[in-house]
Amino acid sequence: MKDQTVIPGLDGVIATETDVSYLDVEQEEIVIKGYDLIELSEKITYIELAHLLFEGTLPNKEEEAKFESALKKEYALPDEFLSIYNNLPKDMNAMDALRTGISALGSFDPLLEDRSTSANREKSLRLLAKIPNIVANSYHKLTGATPVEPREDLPFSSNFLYMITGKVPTALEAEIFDQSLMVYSEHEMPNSTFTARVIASTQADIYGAYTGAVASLKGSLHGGANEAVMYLLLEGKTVDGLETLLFEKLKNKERIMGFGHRVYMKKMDPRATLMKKALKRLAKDRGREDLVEMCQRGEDILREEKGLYPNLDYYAAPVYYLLNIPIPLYTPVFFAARAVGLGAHVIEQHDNNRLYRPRVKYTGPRNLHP
Ligand SMILES: CC(=O)SCCNC(=O)CCNC(=O)[C@H](O)C(C)(C)COP(=O)(O)OP(=O)(O)OC[C@H]1O[C@@H](n2cnc3c(N)ncnc32)[C@H](O)[C@@H]1OP(=O)(O)O
Ligand SMILES: O=C([O-])CC(=O)C(=O)O
Repeated sequence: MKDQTVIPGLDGVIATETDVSYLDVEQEEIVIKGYDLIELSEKITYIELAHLLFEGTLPNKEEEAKFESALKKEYALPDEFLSIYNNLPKDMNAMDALRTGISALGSFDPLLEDRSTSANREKSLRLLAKIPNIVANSYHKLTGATPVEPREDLPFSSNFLYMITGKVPTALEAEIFDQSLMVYSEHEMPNSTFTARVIASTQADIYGAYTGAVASLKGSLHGGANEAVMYLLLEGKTVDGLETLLFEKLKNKERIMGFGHRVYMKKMDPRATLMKKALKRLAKDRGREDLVEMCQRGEDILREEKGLYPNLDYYAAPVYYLLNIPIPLYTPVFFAARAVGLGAHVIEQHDNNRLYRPRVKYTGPRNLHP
């Protein structure tokens, strides 16, 4: 092999062609099937975005109703499904509970081994419908609370928040939660999507691809950061407390969760700007403007001291806090939102597959003998 150049972390490497999405950093645009994600998030609903990612077009009213009704028919989990959590440790991580749930769900799907486009679409829809149920109710089951049955009379995202909190969200809560699902829905080739595509490229099934993606997203350098951000804000308690804490962490050369991004490193993540606006609205409604002030101070410190900017997780965390979502569910909710992007990617991978199998630059010894 001639070229032995190693690109650590595959930084900047073009891994595949895709028509799902693209981060245009120069134009500050997250392109989803030709549309700008931020504009979509301000103008449409998560269900319409899901239709765009699965079917390739924004739906008209009739198509949207049909799509949402098909999803609602798939809300229910198989009978006794939640009993799988009876024999697992009650304090298991919620992402591990989700990973186990998605893995188990695959065995109930009659189309598990069918990789055709239509079967993959059907399975993606089932996953999109059932993952919120697994997220909310594996948590209730493990924490000893009563599972909350999905409600078909509520819109998709209101039902999701309802299953988590047990309360029907207000119009403002529903709107902001729906917007958060949109900004989390798809983001080109993050580690979790790459993981899913690598798994799918062996012709493994879609449930296996999603299961691997959950494992990837759990990590603190990826989705797990939203939970870490909230623990940081709670530890800081006040604007001054957060300032002291951040300077201490920076002095100790610790990474500050919710800042920096492989693609946007020296710019603010456009999704964070949108969630910051949402936070301001929600904080005003709740009389929690102190949370906005804290986040702003943190943002200023990281920019001034490190030239680092917030990523989506930094502003999604306090939004989820004010929506009364338990902190251990922040990353599972992120995954549930990402189910649409993952579906689109796995379908594309199976439809136009080449096995992922890179090479290495070997640095170990040679010519040893036993
Ligand atoms: C929705 C999402 O998943 S967004 C990502 C969520 N993850 C986080 O918020 C975790 C915190 N952020 C990070 O760890 C990083 O910014 C990452 C992992 C997201 C991207 O990192 P990479 O592209 O691999 O860059 P890398 O880790 O090499 O960092 C480059 C430099 O910036 C510094 N840096 C990057 N992010 C941070 C941070 N959050 N806090 C402190 N320093 C940081 C690194 O220490 C490094 O400095 P050095 O060159 O002096 O050693
Ligand atoms: O793009 C990335 O590397 C991580 C990220 O922001 C996401 O998955 O939403």
